[in-house]
Amino acid sequence: MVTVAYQGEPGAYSESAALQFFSSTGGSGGDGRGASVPRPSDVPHINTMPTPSFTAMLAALTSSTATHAAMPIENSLAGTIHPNLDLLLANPLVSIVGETDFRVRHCLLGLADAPPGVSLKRVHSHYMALAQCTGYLADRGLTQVVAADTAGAARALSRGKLVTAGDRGGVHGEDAVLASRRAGDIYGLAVLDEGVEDDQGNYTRFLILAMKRVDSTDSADSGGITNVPRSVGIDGAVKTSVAFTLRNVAGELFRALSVFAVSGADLTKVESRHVATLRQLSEGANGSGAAPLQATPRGDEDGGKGGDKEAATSDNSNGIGSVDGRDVERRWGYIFYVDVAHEAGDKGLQIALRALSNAALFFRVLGTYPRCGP
Ligand SMILES: O=C(O)C(=O)Cc1ccccc1
Repeated sequence: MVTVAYQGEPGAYSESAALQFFSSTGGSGGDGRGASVPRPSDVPHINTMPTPSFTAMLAALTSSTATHAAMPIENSLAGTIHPNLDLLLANPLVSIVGETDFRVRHCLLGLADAPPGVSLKRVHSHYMALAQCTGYLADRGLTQVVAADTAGAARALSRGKLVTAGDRGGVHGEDAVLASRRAGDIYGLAVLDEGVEDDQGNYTRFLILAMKRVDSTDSADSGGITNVPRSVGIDGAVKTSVAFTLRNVAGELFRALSVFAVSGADLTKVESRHVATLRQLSEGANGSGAAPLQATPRGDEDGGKGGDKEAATSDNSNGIGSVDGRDVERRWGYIFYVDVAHEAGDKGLQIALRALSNAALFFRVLGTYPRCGP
């Protein structure tokens, strides 16, 4: 039995994405394009577990309360969700085991018993949903109100618990939410409009996460560099995600990326991320309780050939935890995230990753997993 934790309430897009991934259409890495959104009853072997935050979601995973987690990582309109990249890095025992592209189709949901004559004033939702419908809302003069998640906003509206609604001082019927049709069904709301996103190619890419297996011995797709989970049964089209930091010397990024060019790898995503944020995470400064930024323990799983590589602490110019007097460099240090599409077992890529891990100050394979789409 699989238990998938997600951020939000029942009916959230993250829950739908988890169901899509583990249903027969999406679980094998299909992109779910055009497929109808499965309901929990369509996927009886899956338990979905709502959690109030991404930190709580990862805690469910690391405490083994959940076997998997579904985490949005980027949206075709709004771009990368950087804090979720940070969380991934701050949890070194968590690995990416899958991905799914989820077509996000927003409904404008309102109270079924809204009195006639009361016109809509405010629309509540997750900030990403609001961002994806900005034009629609602006055209109608509707005020945006940010909520923790789409389904939570739908539930709150249905119970008269929205901050500006019902018994909280607003006029009954002035508030609506952006959420899925499924959330509308669950919370008994009326679908006032459907497909209200500004771009009809609105996809969110979700990562499916699991704990690394302690007995991992086979890092075939990453060249034995780190203890990525044994890629049981994965073959064909896969993706490998890595994170690394480099010395701050001329040409270093060019040289780092050139290993992929030489191996003919197809980079599907390259992100740089400010390191200070990671340092905050590593120090627990955000109160998230996230683990410090550290390498996965180097076991014998890779035969002593590599392992995650911790950033140096006192003599590097990159920045994670560097010494006093190097503050400027430290402030502007960056971590790079790269996704590579390749065939499972690609020897050229293994060589490339090994070269990169040797050059990098910090290097971690975040996972090798069946790829969604071409
Ligand atoms: O709030 C939700 O339902 C989520 O799962 C987050 C989200 C919001 C908008 C688009 C994709 C994911």
